[in-house]
Amino acid sequence: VSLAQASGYVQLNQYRLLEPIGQGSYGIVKLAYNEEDDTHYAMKILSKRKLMRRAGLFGRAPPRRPGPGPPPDPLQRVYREIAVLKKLDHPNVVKLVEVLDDPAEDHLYLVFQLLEGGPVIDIPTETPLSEHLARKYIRDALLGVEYLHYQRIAHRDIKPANLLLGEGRVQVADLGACGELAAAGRVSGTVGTPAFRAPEAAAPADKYSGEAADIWSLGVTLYAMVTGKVPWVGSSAIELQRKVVDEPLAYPGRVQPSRQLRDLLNRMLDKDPAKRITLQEVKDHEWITD
Ligand SMILES: COc1ccc(C(=O)/C=C\Nc2cc(OC)c(C(=O)O)cc2Cl)cc1
Repeated sequence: VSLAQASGYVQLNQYRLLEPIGQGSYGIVKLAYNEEDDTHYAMKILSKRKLMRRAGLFGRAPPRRPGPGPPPDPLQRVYREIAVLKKLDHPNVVKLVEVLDDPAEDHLYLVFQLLEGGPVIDIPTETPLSEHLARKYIRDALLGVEYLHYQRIAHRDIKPANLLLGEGRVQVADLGACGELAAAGRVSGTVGTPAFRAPEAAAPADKYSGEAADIWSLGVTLYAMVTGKVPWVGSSAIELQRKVVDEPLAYPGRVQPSRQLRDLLNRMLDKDPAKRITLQEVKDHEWITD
C-alpha cells in the first residue's frame, strides 16, 4: 500500500481512491478507479480499531444471543460476513470483488462492483417515487432478500441507503456490516437504523425472527419510497422505538398511496411478527403482481 502520492490522492495497489460516495455508522465508501481494468469500483473502508471498540462500551463483547450465533467479536464477525459475502452470487445482491487487508494496517478495504445510480431514494424528500417505480425497485429488493433468506442470512438493516441502483436494477447492500451495525445499534443507537427496525427487535431474543424483521424494514422502505419520509420519527432512539411499537401506521402527508398499496404496507408493518405478511405472500400480493 503506497501512501498519498505527490499530487495528494491515495493509491491502494491498483486502485486510485477518489471522492467519498457513501457514509454511515460503518465507515465510509469511496469511488475507486482500477487502472488495470480501467473500471470504477465502490471501496468500503472499515477501521479494525473502531470495530474492536464496538466490542461493547467497556471493551466487553455484546451479550450473546443463545445458539450458534455470530462470533461475539465485531472484527471476527466482519471477517465471517466477508467469507459469506464471497460465496453470495445473485443479480440483486451487491458483488464483493475483493478484500484488501494488510495485517499491519488498521484499515480493511472491501472492493464492490460500482452501482452508478446510488441509493434508490434519499429521504426525506418532497419528490418521492411513483408507485410504478417503487414497485419495480421493491420487486428487485424482494428477490435479493429472498436469496439471502434462502442462504440462511437475515439482512437486519434494510433501508433505502442500502438499496443501490446499477445496470437498471436494484441490488441489496451492506451485508458485511449488518452484524457490526446490530452491535452499533445496541451501543450507539444511530437514529437512521431504528427508524427501519422492527418493534420486536427490542423484544427478548426468542421472539425475534430475522426474516420477519427484514419484511418490516422492507415495509418501512416501501413507505419511504412512495411518501418520501419514514412512518415514525423521534427526537431520541428511545422515543422513536416507543412510537414504532405503539403508534399506528398513518399517511399524514399529501401523498395518499393506492388502496392496494396501503393494504400491503399495513400487512408488512403489522407490529406482531407472528401475524406479519411473509415474503412469499408479499410476492403474491395484488399490488406487487399488478
Ligand atoms: C451517486 O452515486 C453513488 C454511487 C454508488 C454509491 C454507493 O455505492 C454507496 C454505498 N455502497 C456500498 C455500501 C455498503 O455498505 C454500507 C456495501 C456493503 O457493505 O455491502 C456495499 C456498497 Cl457498494 C453511492 C452513490
